[in-house]
Amino acid sequence: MSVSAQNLVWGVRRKTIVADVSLAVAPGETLGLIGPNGSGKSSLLRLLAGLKQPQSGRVEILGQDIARVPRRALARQVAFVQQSAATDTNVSVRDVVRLGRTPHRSALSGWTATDEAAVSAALEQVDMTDRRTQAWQTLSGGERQRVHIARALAQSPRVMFLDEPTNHLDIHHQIEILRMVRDLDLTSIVALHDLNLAAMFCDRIVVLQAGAVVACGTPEAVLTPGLLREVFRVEAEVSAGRCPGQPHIRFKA
Ligand SMILES: Nc1ncnc2c1ncn2[C@@H]1O[C@H](COP(=O)(O)OP(=O)(O)OP(=O)(O)O)[C@@H](O)[C@H]1O
Repeated sequence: MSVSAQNLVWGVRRKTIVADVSLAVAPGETLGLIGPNGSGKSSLLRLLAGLKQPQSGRVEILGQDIARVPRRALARQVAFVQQSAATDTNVSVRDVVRLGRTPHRSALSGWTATDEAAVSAALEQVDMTDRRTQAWQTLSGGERQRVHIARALAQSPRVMFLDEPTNHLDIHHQIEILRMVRDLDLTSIVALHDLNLAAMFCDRIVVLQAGAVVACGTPEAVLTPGLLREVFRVEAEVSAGRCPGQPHIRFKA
C-alpha cells in the first residue's frame, strides 16, 4: 500500500475529532475524502501526511511508519496542498513554485537542471507558465490555488494530499486540476466538497461523519440516495453518469 492508517484517533480536550480511522490507499490510486463541514477531513489529511501526531494509531507511507521518518525525507515523498495556504507576499509565481524543490536540495548543491525542469513542468501542468514572473500578491484566488498546486508538483512527490484543491477555481480549472491529479503517476488523497467531482475523478471515496468512516468504496457503491440523506442531509437522485462507474447526483430543491 502507498498509504495506510490504522486506528487513528485525534482530538482536542474532551472532543474526539478523528475517531478510530483505518484506511488503505493503493499505489496510483486517487482517494476522495468527503463529509459535511466539520466532519474531520482536514484533520485526517493532516494526520495522514504527518503534519499532526495522532493520540493513538499509526500511519505508514510507502511501507514506513511516518512517526519514524525524518521530516526532510518525508517531504521528498509527500506533498500537501492546504486550503488557502498563505505565502510571503513579496515573491514571484516562479519563486513560490521553486520552494517545492527545497526538500531535494542540499546546502552544497546549487540549483540544478532537474530542479528547473520540475518547476517548468509544474507551472505548465497548472497552466501558469505565462504568469511565472508575476508577483504572487497580484494573483486572483484561483491563480494562487493553482500556484500552490504547482509548488506541490515541483516537489516530485510520490504521495499527494490535497485539502479542497478546487476552492476558488472556476469550473474549467476544477476539472483540469482534478483530471491532472487523477492522471498523475502518484497516489493522491483529496478532500472534496463537490460530490459530482468526487464521483468523476476518484477511484474510491471515503465518507467521514463526526470523525468516523461511515462508508468506503467506489463512487457507485458509496454515493447512494440513502447515504446522501443520512450523512449530508440532502434529498437527491443518483443516476448512471456518462462514464461507467461515475454516478451523477441531482440534488432536489
Ligand atoms: N485545533 C483544534 N482545536 C479545536 N477544534 C478543532 C481543531 N482542529 C479542528 N477542530 C474542530 O474539529 C472539527 C473538524 O474540523 P476539520 O477542519 O477537520 O473538518 P473538515 O471536515 O475539514 O471541515 P470543512 O468541510 O468545514 O473544511 C471541527 O469542528 C473543528 O472546529
